[in-house]
Amino acid sequence: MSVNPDIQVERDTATFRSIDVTHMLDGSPEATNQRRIRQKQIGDDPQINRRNIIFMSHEERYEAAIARGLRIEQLKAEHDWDIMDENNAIMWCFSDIAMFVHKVMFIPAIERLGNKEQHDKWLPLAIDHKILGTYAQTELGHGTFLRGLEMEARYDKSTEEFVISTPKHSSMKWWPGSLGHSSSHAVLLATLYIDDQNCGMQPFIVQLRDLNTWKPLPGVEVGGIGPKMALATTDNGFLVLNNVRIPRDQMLMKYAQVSKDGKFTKSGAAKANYSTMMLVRVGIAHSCYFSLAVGATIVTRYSAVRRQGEIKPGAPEVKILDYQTQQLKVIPSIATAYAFHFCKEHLKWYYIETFQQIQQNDFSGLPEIHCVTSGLKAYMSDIATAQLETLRRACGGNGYLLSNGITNTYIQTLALPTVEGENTVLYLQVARYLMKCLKVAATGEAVKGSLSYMNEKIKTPYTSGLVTREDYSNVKKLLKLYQNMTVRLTQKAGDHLNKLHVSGQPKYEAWNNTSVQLVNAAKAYCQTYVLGMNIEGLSTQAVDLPGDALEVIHQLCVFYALHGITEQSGNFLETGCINITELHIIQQEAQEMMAKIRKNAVALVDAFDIPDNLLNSTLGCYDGNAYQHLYDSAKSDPMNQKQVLPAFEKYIKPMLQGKHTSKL
Ligand SMILES: CCCCCCCC/C=C\CCCCCCCC(=O)SCCNC(=O)CCNC(=O)[C@H](O)C(C)(C)COP(=O)(O)OP(=O)(O)OC[C@H]1O[C@@H](n2cnc3c(N)ncnc32)[C@H](O)[C@@H]1OP(=O)(O)O
Ligand SMILES: Cc1cc2nc3c(=O)[nH]c(=O)nc-3n(C[C@H](O)[C@H](O)[C@H](O)COP(=O)(O)OP(=O)(O)OC[C@H]3O[C@@H](n4cnc5c(N)ncnc54)[C@H](O)[C@@H]3O)c2cc1C
Repeated sequence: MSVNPDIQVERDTATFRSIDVTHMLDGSPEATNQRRIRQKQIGDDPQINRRNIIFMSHEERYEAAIARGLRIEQLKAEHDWDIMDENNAIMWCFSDIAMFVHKVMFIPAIERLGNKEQHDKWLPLAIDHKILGTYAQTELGHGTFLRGLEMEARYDKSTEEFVISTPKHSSMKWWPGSLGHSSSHAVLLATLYIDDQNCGMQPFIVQLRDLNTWKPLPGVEVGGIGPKMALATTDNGFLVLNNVRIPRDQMLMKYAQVSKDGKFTKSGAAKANYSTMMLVRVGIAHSCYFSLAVGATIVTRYSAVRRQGEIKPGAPEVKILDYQTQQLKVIPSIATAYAFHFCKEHLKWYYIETFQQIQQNDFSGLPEIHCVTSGLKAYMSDIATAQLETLRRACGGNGYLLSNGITNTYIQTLALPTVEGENTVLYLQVARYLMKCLKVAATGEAVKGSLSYMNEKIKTPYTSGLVTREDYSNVKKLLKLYQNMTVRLTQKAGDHLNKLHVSGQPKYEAWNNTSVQLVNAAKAYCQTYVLGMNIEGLSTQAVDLPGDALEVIHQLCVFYALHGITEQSGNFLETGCINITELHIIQQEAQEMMAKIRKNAVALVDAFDIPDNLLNSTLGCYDGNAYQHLYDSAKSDPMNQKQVLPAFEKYIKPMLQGKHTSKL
């Protein structure tokens, strides 16, 4: 099929070469080649490719998802994949791998929470798939408030075993992925009691099913919790344990230990048992970039080939991408995807470094990284889901089809603001950190890390520093506005908190009565962080780009900063970081920048280099022949394979013949 001339012209008139930017996104030309080889291996594989899943039943899809998980293992062995190759393959189809949680939570939990003997015993079994596991933490009654977990593990000194039980309905496990039908074991989080003394939430390895028959073991009641909005194959389950006994060495004992005679000891940081969640929060941030890159690619390409209506009366119909309002739906998602790319790269290295320190028992970096990973998971998933919905609607009626590739991406991304810590709750964790840093700054001590900009006293009256027109495209000056806005919102929340406390409210009540402001400050901190990482990326990852490509990546960053101010103008104005005249100029600059980026929109999404067989989209194929692909997909619907469906004889015909009032 030849390439649609409407999309070809976009590529021919771009001011830079997409491939240069692709190399930047991958890290080097060699890395691009390597990724392409790996993507071909998975994209061309009929068991991994998900071309037909939209026509499958729940059970067919589940079975295909198990097969896909196994096939990834085979390909890994056949082609000698390293861990990054494997993670990328998983990332591509995580919503359709039934044993996803085994890889991303069960194994990492044992690695992080187990001691040496436990690693030696359990990791080979898990890595070789001799056992399959889930991460069972959330209960019917508690997901967020971990100190409230009610499933009990009581230590029985006489037999040196833990007895695990579910005292009431609210204490059953509820939600763990792969628990329903696909796990033989669980890393199970339960409240430990020794002689009726509560020793807090601890991790245990519990076998749930017989490895030969797959039947639940005595005392285990397990099943699926029912159909969900998406992620149908991650069979989330419930679990009731009736006095199930496990040996003492099945409590994961890296950070807390129970001796044979029932003595409880702790080592490491207080929240060390929460470390698996931090890893997945980093993974979620990564996957937000991914989802947005997919969405932006599909909708930008479709907007470049879909013609509808006219701008100049009587002139030929225009590409919908030429409407300014359509650009406002599409271009922010391209700019955000690039900003998220720089941010997730930074986060990856930051996490790896801090994790290495933790391994050496240096926990000093934990509070800051907990704040950053919680905040970015929340912020990036909030933004990704909001923008994906805007993108989906930007496809008009075809945005409602499953074959468009964006609907599936959107509904699976919708889980991310909830899983691994509900977003509001995570923003409140960030706010806790903000308040601590504010206290440090108030004592005149230097605040370190990502909030070191708090050290600069903000002058009153304050000027924005935007004097010349060039200042409005100076990303460092724009970043300063964001930092000032964050500090001021933090101060404002802090002042409110103090005021309520001084007026007699207990601290906890004052906290709740300030939480809307606290969350607002936390979001500002996250937005500032992402912009900061985008700017850092310009001078690190993008610095070697040819001049024309660097200019476009720079324009995207300027647009990201300006557009963010227009979206949050209330915060910027209210805190006095800009005045109304400056806001008007910023709005104008953002629109002008958007028009410049429009010219390169297709080339910018081409640079994400997502092959058609992984994009799985009728609307967003590289060749731009959306109408042909829509038609082909409709024709391949199994319901279209028969000209007349059985329902005709059964119901429609009797109705046409006036027999529908008699008993069918
Ligand atoms: C590797 C391959 C990658 C492949 C690709 C991957 C793609 C991924 C894509 C898609 C994934 C989809 C799959 C999803 C799967 C989902 C799984 C689940 O959902 S598992 C359940 C998650 N459950 C939660 O997250 C509960 C949330 N709740 C909590 O975390 C806690 O309850 C919290 C933090 C809200 C409060 O905990 P408190 O009540 O024990 O703590 P307090 O007393 O309030 O104190 C907070 C103190 O603790 C510190 N803290 C809390 N958490 C910490 C942490 N993690 N690390 C360090 N410090 C922490 C704080 O900094 C604070 O410190 P100060 O007291 O201020 O000094
Ligand atoms: C697709 C999916 C997969 C999942 N996979 C797993 C898994 O593999 N393993 C596992 O253990 N769990 C899993 N979960 C559970 C998930 O981690 C929890 O649902 C999540 O942590 C939110 O907790 P919750 O359901 O208790 O929400 P709730 O805490 O009940 O949230 C409801 C509302 O209350 C608000 N709220 C709660 N506490 C506070 C507070 N302190 N301050 C202000 N507002 C508050 C929230 O902001 C939210 O608006 C999964 C969930 C989903 C949807």
